[in-house]
Amino acid sequence: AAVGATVRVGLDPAALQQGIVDHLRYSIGQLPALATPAHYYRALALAVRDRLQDRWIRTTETYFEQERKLACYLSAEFLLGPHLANNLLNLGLEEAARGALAALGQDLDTIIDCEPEPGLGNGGLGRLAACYLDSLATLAYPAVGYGIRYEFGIFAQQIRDGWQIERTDKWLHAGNPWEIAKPDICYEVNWGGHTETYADEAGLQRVRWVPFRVVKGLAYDTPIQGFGVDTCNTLRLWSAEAVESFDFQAFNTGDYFEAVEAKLRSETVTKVLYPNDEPAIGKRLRLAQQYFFVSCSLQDMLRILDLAGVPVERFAERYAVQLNDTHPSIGVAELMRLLIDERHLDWDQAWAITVAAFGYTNHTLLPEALETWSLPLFRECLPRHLEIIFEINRRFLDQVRARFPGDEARVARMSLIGEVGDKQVRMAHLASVGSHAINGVAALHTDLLENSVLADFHELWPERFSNKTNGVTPRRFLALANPGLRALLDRTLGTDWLVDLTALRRLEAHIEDPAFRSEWRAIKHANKRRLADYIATQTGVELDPNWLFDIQVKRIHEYKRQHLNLLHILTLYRRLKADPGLGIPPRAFIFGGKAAPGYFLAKRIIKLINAVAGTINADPEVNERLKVAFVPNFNVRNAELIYPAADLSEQISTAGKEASGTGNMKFMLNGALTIGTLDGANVEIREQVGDENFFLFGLTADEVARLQRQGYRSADWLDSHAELRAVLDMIGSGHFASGDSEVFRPLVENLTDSDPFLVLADYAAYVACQERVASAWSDPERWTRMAILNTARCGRFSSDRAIREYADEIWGLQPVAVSAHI
Ligand SMILES: CCc1ccc([C@H](C)CC(=O)N[C@@H]2O[C@H](CO)[C@@H](O)[C@H](O)[C@H]2O)cc1
Repeated sequence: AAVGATVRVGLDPAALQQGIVDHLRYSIGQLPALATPAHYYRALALAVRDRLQDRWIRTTETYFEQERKLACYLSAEFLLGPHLANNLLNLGLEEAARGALAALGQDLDTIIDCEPEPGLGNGGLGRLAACYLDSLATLAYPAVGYGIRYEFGIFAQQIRDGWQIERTDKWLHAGNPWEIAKPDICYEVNWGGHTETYADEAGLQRVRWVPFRVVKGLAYDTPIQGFGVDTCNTLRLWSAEAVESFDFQAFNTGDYFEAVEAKLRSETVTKVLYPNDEPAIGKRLRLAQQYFFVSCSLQDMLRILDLAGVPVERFAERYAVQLNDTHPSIGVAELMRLLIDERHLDWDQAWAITVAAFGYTNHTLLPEALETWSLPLFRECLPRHLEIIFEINRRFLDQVRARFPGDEARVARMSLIGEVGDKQVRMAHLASVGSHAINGVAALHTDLLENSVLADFHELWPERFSNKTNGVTPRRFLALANPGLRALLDRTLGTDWLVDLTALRRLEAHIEDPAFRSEWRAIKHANKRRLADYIATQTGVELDPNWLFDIQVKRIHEYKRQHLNLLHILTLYRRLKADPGLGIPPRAFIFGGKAAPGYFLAKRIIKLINAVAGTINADPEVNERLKVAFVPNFNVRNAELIYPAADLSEQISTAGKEASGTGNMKFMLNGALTIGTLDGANVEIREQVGDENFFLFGLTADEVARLQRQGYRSADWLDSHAELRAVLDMIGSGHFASGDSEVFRPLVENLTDSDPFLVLADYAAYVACQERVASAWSDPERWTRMAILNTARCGRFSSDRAIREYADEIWGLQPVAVSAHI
């Protein structure tokens, strides 16, 4: 390549160094002498992006030239995490970057820490979408992610006096070198207004939507580079702006606010991510966000089809559109609108294309998380879509009546319109009727889906249902997060495990090698040291890496039962206070996770965790054996410090409530043992690793359902375990709140009165199981064997395996080899 080119694309330290220096001067305009790490971060990011560019363009060209089918992953959330280190890994540029920066007097790790994290998601669903993009590119599948470019992502969590405080996430304040604005790729999106029928030039009846408001959607593209391949796919995020961003007439009349009013109003559509995961929020802005990005995405797909000269009738041959939960499910009605009102296809043709193109993934069974929209709100915002949904429903219910004659109860249950109380549009029903494939995210979850929430649909269309157990990318969550273990695996197995995680099975041949086991422990110890240092800087809590690190990190939610974990800690605390000589192994209990700002009880749980931490950590009678820490602002960046440092992974949700979990897989990957219920993917983790390498406790999903059917009374369980009442009384007494017995009353009452997630019912089994953990921990060689087996047997939980299943069984997608000739 020409000399100039090497500065742009060379992968050697010298070329990269020159690339950094050039960007510092020509892109950032910073005098090297005054350049800060943040400037070097930006310069390196731009230099790395240069090295992605040829691959990016070549990938898009290849898909276009070869007229390949594309998977379009529609998600309201993409929890990508920091880009720099991940792109260096996937391009094999880490050492070159470290060398180039060192030559410029800079440290790579310091520079990496300068990147603001793109927190465009809440938790599991958003991170899964990000892992899937990494696997799609690494496996060379033609795919594009479509989502929303929120100006403000998930809030930054600060802990003040034990309470969660939300801070605005200004991730874009210094710009974003990983995105390229594409102002020429923009679409108009209608909102509100009314519809009217008219006769078109052929005299055919047509419907026109006369919107009340129109906003413009602009594309911002982010490269998604695969690991060890030239494939670089696109994540296209839409940002809203006014069609007319400055109304000069209003300005002339001196009404300055009016002049910018449209701009302000339009931009609010993509201003901020809704920080709720689970309870659905029927807010019109949320519906506007969902419709906005879906309409831009479908219009974009049709434009690309036109560019390729492919008739719209072949839409479903060229696009597999996956709905990441119901959040983008308005897409079913929007594609119908675009095909009928704008492309003038007839209903049946349009419907056949729509069903063939869409797939729907359900991520939760919690009734409060199933999205429904009130009819008046829906009619006011999307009048044309409501007409289309009514017509979809009419035809669908005819089908149901034909199949189940006279069963009007079933018709009412399955209708897209809920008639009980004020009428609602049921988005899970729209997604199910409009998709040829419906899947859950773990075997148990899919079973429950087929026998509960979507049972009627499963009975009608069993062929549409399949399970796609979640997965996680081993690139970010092992190779990047755990360099020590990565090096050991590379030395022991070679490097193919990174793209074929089942290769880790070969580790089992080394289990009986004491040197290997001690090296394994040394790596874990170093990771625990690293996390302890981080926690000390963030919280002031000093943790000893020789202790058992017992970790629960995930969104705070009653069904995830962080409060059950606390009841165990308080049981140990009371036992130690009663008998300071008690021979329990020293344990560090580490928590992390955000609570939805409006989730009262979840915020009390965070407060209680910090209150208990304050009391225990300051108590010399117990803090030689027990310590508690709450890691603030749990996100992808510090998750990479946390998963490799765990000895024990807490996956203790009420059976039947956690659809899958993915943190459980990331802990397993990094050699942590799991204590958990038979819920979500825990079931499959235990199947893979063997029940002797998994600490199981608690009621099964069937037992939970039976107990709830029989009318579960938590009070009956209070006396099932003497210590249980004691620890609840201790919480209620204000012991952890300098005598204030009010602050945690709602939590105690929630447990003693209703306990909707059966915390008290599982308490005894959990405490007993934790005693089994303690005795296993007291035998380090046994523990290390179990830890190695967890890593060795986690191959199934790679997002590569999951994506291959989607591609083969739902999308009909083939990989496309891309070579960028660089
Ligand atoms: C409308 C508010 C809202 C927002 C997000 C959600 C998500 C579905 C919640 C979520 O993240 N679910 C998690 O998805 C993961 C990926 O499949 C699973 O592993 C988790 O078990 C599930 O809780 C529901 C409702």
